[in-house]
Formats: sequence, structure tokens, C-alpha cells
Amino acid sequence: MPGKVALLQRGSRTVALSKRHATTVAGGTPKTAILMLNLGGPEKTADVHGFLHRLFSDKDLIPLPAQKFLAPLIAKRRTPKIQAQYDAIGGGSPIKKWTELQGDAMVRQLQQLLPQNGPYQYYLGFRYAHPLTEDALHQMEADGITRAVAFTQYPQYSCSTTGSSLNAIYRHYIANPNSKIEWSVIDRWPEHTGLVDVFTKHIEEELLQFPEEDRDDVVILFSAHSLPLQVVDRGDPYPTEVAATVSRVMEKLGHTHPYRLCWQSKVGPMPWLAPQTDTVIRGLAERGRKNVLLVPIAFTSDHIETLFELDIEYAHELGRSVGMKQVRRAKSLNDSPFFTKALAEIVADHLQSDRKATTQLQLRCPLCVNPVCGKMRDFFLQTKEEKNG
Ligand SMILES: C=CC1=C(C)c2cc3[nH]c(cc4nc(cc5[nH]c(cc1n2)c(C)c5CCC(=O)O)C(CCC(=O)O)=C4C)c(C)c3C=C
Ligand SMILES: [Fe+2]
Ligand SMILES: [Fe+2]
Repeated sequence: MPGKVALLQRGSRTVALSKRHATTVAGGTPKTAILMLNLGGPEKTADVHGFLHRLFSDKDLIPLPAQKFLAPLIAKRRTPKIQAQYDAIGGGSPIKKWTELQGDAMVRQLQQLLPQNGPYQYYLGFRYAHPLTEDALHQMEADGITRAVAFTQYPQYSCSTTGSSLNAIYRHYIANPNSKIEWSVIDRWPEHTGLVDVFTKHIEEELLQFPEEDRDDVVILFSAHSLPLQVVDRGDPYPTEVAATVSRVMEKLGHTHPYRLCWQSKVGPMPWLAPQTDTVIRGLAERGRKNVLLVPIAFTSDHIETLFELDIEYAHELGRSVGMKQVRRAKSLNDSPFFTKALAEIVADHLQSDRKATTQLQLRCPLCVNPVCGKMRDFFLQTKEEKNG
């Protein structure tokens, strides 16, 4: 019964499980499931507190002293400010809506590309919002899935994002060892041709929105979610992989415009990757530049970081206050058919390669101090026989 929300009795709690999203399963079990991993976002402002509580409780994202005690305090204090931001973008995060549209289109295209591995079914596994990764995993087991791909929706790998999602899967299987599912993982795709092409296309389309006489003056600002320097120092590959995406896109564009890579959404007082996007906009204005094109390069759909921070805070308010003529933003990938085709191709290539994981996952993050990272990798790289002892 695809599309229905199932209920699972867990202890004394009844929890709503993630919706099932099938291609064309005529009564039978799908042959291949794809678990789309992402952080998720609060669907309504009433969900903001729960979202922040889960987020600040995650040791892979933010290791805090006395985390059990501090996480609820920080979440409670931060909730009103973040609720106001979600209010300003329509009352909630659209990340679930976009991921569902992406999943629908992806499985449809997969069925055409690689029918022998179909029918396909996708599941959403969010870290901090419903449907949660753990609930999706219960649902997949209940649906009788035997082959699944954990597919990160972050193109660039960070231990704090994709690593956190993979660790959640690992922890689930430590607690629930009798799985019938054979897993493999797509943990990053920063230079995938389809991804690079769709970013390039959206940039070219947005450049045409500047008046012709201003077009040559445009500076392209690639903006990615920043990362604490502590995380960078332990060897996290995210900054290098974001830079790789940027380089490929600039190559494809033919280096028609000057560009910078900058970082947004810093949280708290500790040092994070710089330069910050707002600082760069101010600096460009001081040097007399009047036209900027913002490109969200580490997100695959719209949410608070694009709709509030880039559109409202930077493009509208900051751009105007520093005397810019136009600060525009390239549209997010959302349900672009070129993007969903790229998602389908990534999965099809992975299934055909018959590998357990992309090569990078086999190399542990060299300086990572997160003790779970290594074990999580072993889990995904083990064969079914090794897992069953
Ligand atoms: C590439 C994507 C992301 C990375 C890397 C990332 C790292 C990271 N984030 C925080 C703290 C917060 N992030 C918050 C929201 C948020 N983060 C991302 C993506 C990445 N985060 C997204 C897409 C969103 C928005 C979700 C939505 O609206 O749908 C928040 C909540 C908002 C706020 O309180 O400001 C926090 C907090 C850390 C600490 C971190 C790296 C360690
Ligand atoms: Fe790691
Ligand atoms: Fe974040």
C-alpha cells in the first residue's frame, strides 16, 4: 500500500513511519530500495523546537560537553529566532516536499534506465525531522526489502552530515542486528557530470536576468554551508569537495566571470570556515562591484539557508544597504528534470558497478577523531556473509 503512513508499535509508543514511495510495484516487494539521506527541516513552525533539539543532540554534528543537558537548553533558547525565520519563508522548510518530488522522478527514470533492478522504491531518511532515518529503516524491514542503497543527498561528504546519517544507520543495526537487507552506499558525488551541468545551466539562466549592460560586471559567489574549523582540522573532506564542484562548474561555464567561494550559516562563537558570504558581498561593494550572482553550491533544494539567508538577508537587505545594483540567486536544483535524471544516473551507475561503496568511503577520514566513523564504514563494506558471521 504505497503512499500510506504505517504505524509501528515500539515499546509503549506508537510512531508514524515514513511514507512508502514506490514506482510501479504491482502488489510485490520492490527489488531495490533507495534511502535518500538528508538532514530534513521543520515542516511547520511548531516543529522547530523538536528539529533543533535533535540537531543539537547529535554528537556527529556538534559535540557538546554534557550534551544531554545542554542540547535542550540551546534548542529552547534558539527556537523563537529560528521560528521567525521559518515564518518569513512561508511557515516551514520545503525540504521534504522537494525530496519527495526528487524521489518520485528519480525512481521513474531509474525504471527506464535499469529495468532489470526494478521495481524501485525510495524512502526518505532525515536526521532531525520526520520521516527520521530510524523510522525509515523499520519501514524498509517491515516492507520486506532485501536490497537497499543508502544515497546521501549531500553532494559533498562531511562527517557531520553524510557521516552522521551513515552512523545513524550503523547504530540502528547494532540495536537491530537481524536485518535481511543487503546494503550499499553512495556517500558523495561532488563532481558528477549531471550535477555540474545543472548548476551551470541555472547559472547561465540567471546571468541572462541581469540587464545586458551589467552582465559583464557580475561576480559569481558560490555559497556553501560553513563548517567549524575544528571539524576541518580533523580532516573533513567537505571543503575540498565543495571546491571541486565549484571548479568543475567554472570549467563548464568557460570562466566567463570572476568568482569566489564563500561560506554561510555559521552558528555560535567558535571559528568556522571563512570568508563569510556577507563579508564578501560587503568587500565587493567597497571595491565598486554592483552586480552579484549567488549560487548555493552545497544544497540540492530550497530551505531556510537559500530562502531566508541568501534571498532575504543577503540579496534583498544587505545588497540594498551596501549599494549593490542587483544581487540575484541561481535557482535551486529542486525538481529540475536534469537534476532528477542525474540522481537516477548516479544510482544506476552505482548498481551496475556492483561496488559496496564509492571508493572514497573505503579510505577513512585520515585525522577524524569520531570513533564511530571507522566502524560505520566497516559495516557498509562488509559482505552479507561476513555480517552474518
Ligand atoms: C552541506 C550542508 C550542511 C552542512 C555541512 C552543515 C553543517 C552544520 N550545520 C550546523 C548547524 C545547523 N544547521 C542548521 C540548519 C541547516 N543546515 C543545513 C545543511 C548543512 N549543515 C541545512 C540544509 C539546514 C536547514 C534545514 C531546513 O531549513 O530545511 C541549523 C538550524 C538553523 C539554525 O538554528 O541556524 C543549525 C543549528 C552545524 C553545527 C554544522 C557543522 C558541524
Ligand atoms: Fe569521520
Ligand atoms: Fe547546518
